[in-house]
Amino acid sequence: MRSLRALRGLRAVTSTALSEYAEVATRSLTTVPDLKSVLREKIPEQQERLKAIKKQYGSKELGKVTVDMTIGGMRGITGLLWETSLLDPEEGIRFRGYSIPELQRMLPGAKPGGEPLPEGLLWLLLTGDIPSKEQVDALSAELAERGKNIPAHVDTILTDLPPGTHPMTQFSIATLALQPESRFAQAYAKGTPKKDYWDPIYEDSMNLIAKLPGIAALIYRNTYFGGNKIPHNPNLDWAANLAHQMGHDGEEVYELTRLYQTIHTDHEGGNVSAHATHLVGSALSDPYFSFSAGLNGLAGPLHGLANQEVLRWLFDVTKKIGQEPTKEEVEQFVWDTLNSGRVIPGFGHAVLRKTDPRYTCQREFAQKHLPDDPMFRLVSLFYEVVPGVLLKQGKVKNPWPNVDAHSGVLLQYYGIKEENFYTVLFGVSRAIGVLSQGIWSRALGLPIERPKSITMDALERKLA
Ligand SMILES: CC(=O)SCCNC(=O)CCNC(=O)[C@H](O)C(C)(C)COP(=O)(O)OP(=O)(O)OC[C@H]1O[C@@H](n2cnc3c(N)ncnc32)[C@H](O)[C@@H]1OP(=O)(O)O
Ligand SMILES: O=C([O-])CC(=O)C(=O)O
Repeated sequence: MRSLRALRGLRAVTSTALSEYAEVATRSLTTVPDLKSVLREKIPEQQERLKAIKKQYGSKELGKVTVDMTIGGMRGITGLLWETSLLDPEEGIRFRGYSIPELQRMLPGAKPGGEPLPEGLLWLLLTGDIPSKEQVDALSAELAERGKNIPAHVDTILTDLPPGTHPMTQFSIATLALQPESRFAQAYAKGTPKKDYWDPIYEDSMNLIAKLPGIAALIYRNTYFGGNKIPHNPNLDWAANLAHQMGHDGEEVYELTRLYQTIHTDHEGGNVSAHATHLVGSALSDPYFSFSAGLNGLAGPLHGLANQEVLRWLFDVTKKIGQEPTKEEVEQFVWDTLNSGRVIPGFGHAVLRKTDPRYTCQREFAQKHLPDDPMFRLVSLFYEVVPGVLLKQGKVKNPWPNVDAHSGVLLQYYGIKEENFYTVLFGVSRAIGVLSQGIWSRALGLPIERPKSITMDALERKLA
């Protein structure tokens, strides 16, 4: 039933009786229209739609820009077109209109009722359709094939870096080291016309996404296991292959990896990693350049690196006041952190004004699989205490936890203890969102990004 509903969304199927199609699809994977074919069919319609929006609404206002907004990191300015997801401050993220709980029900899992396979989310972000299990399995197989070999020079470059190089530095460098493979750079150099850009951008994006589990595992095994590598397993799905090549096997850790890799993919267009990828891509830098730029932004402690910071902070608590602190001790610890001029990692958000649904679904995973874990209990205690303290302090616009407040504790439980590595896992997932949008940005022919800036002198002259 689920696969029939999903197939219904495919334009390629419209001329074929659904029951007949479903039967053929279950007989042979090769008859399922592949992701690129489905996407190719959708592009002209969306190009026309954008043209019509420009024609009809091009001169309408979306809001005003105040000096506070200009000084305050452009907060509240709607200045980007981003198709793959939309963030509601109260409700949280929706991917192509679907909330996380909806996707946990609707996207195919490795087994019925399991966590969504990130390949399914990739399909959804690119096409707007919920894929069938057959389509997801075919995409898994395609990614496994595209990702099975990491060029040897990437390992050489990484192992030549000084010991102690942060895994995010390695990740950004490894991504750039793949850039010579760019099909888009080659196609552009040959004079490919603008209308065809999306095709080599698609190829680069899929090749890069496919290779990321191998790259991340390479960094992990080089950094923490003396370079003792574990080969790619062509029979595993994309996320399970990531855990497997890192050396963490078992159905539960695979399920966590599938969930983690699904929920971190996309958070509309204005967050630092998405915006950086989009900005650099708008200059027609290829996906390797643009995603590497996004990773450099994700590596900041106010953005993706906060998951590493949360873990360190939790360890700090346990070192100072033990594994089972009281509410009062935690409250004091939070005040001490604030009074020392630091932020509480994992809390607050630039747009969200409620608990992040990505936090909630990780909490539900923990309640199901590790309800008695002491670190989970500690995280839950912080959930009870921190918002009240932040509200009392009166500075933050959102006192609630974000995605980064929870992820590290789950990873710790399954033996992924190296917190410096956590942002790499975030980055692997983020590729799915930002590169999907990158394909659409080129398909829609979006222009180079170039907002206007202003000096204080000019501001005073203009407004005095
Ligand atoms: C995947 C992600 O990127 S999710 C975010 C991950 N980052 C973190 O968890 C780091 C902690 N959180 C923060 O630093 C912030 O909440 C951010 C960066 C996420 C958002 O920043 P903003 O949009 O500027 O938040 P907001 O408007 O609420 O900030 C107002 C004030 O409260 C402070 N504040 C915001 N969050 C916190 C926090 N968690 N702890 C202490 N102070 C905070 C800000 O630093 C700012 O102080 P200032 O006026 O002295 O400059
Ligand atoms: O939306 C943001 O600014 C930060 C965030 O949660 C993300 O990028 O996942």
